[in-house]
Amino acid sequence: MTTLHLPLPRLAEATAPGEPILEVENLTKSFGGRTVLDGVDFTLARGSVVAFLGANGSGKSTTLKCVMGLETPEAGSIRLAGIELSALRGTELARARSSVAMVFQKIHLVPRRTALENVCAGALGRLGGPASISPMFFPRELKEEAMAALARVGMADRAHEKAGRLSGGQAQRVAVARALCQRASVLLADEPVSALDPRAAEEVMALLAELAHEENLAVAAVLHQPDLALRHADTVIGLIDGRIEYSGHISGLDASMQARLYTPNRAAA
Ligand SMILES: Nc1ncnc2c1ncn2[C@@H]1O[C@H](COP(=O)(O)OP(=O)(O)OP(=O)(O)O)[C@@H](O)[C@H]1O
Repeated sequence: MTTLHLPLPRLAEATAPGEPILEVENLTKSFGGRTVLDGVDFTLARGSVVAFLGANGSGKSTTLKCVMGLETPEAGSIRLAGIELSALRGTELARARSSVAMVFQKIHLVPRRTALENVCAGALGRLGGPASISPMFFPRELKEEAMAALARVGMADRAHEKAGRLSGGQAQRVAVARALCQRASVLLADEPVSALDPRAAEEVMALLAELAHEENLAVAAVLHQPDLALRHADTVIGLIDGRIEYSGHISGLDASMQARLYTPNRAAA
């Protein structure tokens, strides 16, 4: 019998919507001497969806990777709930980062594990002991929380299906449920719908927006389709060559802004 105690399932913390949770200032990154992020500033607020748009290579993924610690910026500040991440080390940093979840275009589920087991894995960062070794030892409370998360994304009826047998759209929903089971406050989605057909893409984006608004998550999604951003995002950050060209309400993403963001040879334009 496990002695692990999990709090009651709770998909959102009692924080006011609109409150900034992630504040990024002057993010600067280069690869091989070439600057790919040049002083990027933005804020993510709970209860809203920010779409990151821009042409290939404009720096969208690198921005999210810097926030996740998958890339190290040369300069800049990343504050999560007011805490500067670069000042943290070891378990403190891991704990802070555990409130940020990421979903990717290539959905990282373990195909031979069930949807439920994959969702439970979202909690591994806070579980110790046998549960971190095998799903056999997942505590009952965790499975209940994972089932609640699967129900939240409309996948409860597929809980015991092997992840490898799910469609792309279903698998992405399970990945989102795993982020909920992680109890993340911030969800960074790097091209979450690029591998999905138009209907599944629409559904997954609608789900992300619903979770942002109803569960008080801060969602940032890198998208290649301005239309999806217009339908599901509250604000947009448009990047050109590693600099922010536009940051503001989604209504600013008009035809001329879209043309600017996607114009080839922008430096010459
Ligand atoms: N690990 C790396 N090593 C070298 N260059 C990199 C690396 N990662 C990204 N880059 C370069 O940094 C720039 C920004 O890349 P990034 O992937 O952030 O752009 P993006 O806007 O997400 O592009 P896409 O829409 O094509 O995914 C590109 O020129 C890319 O080639």
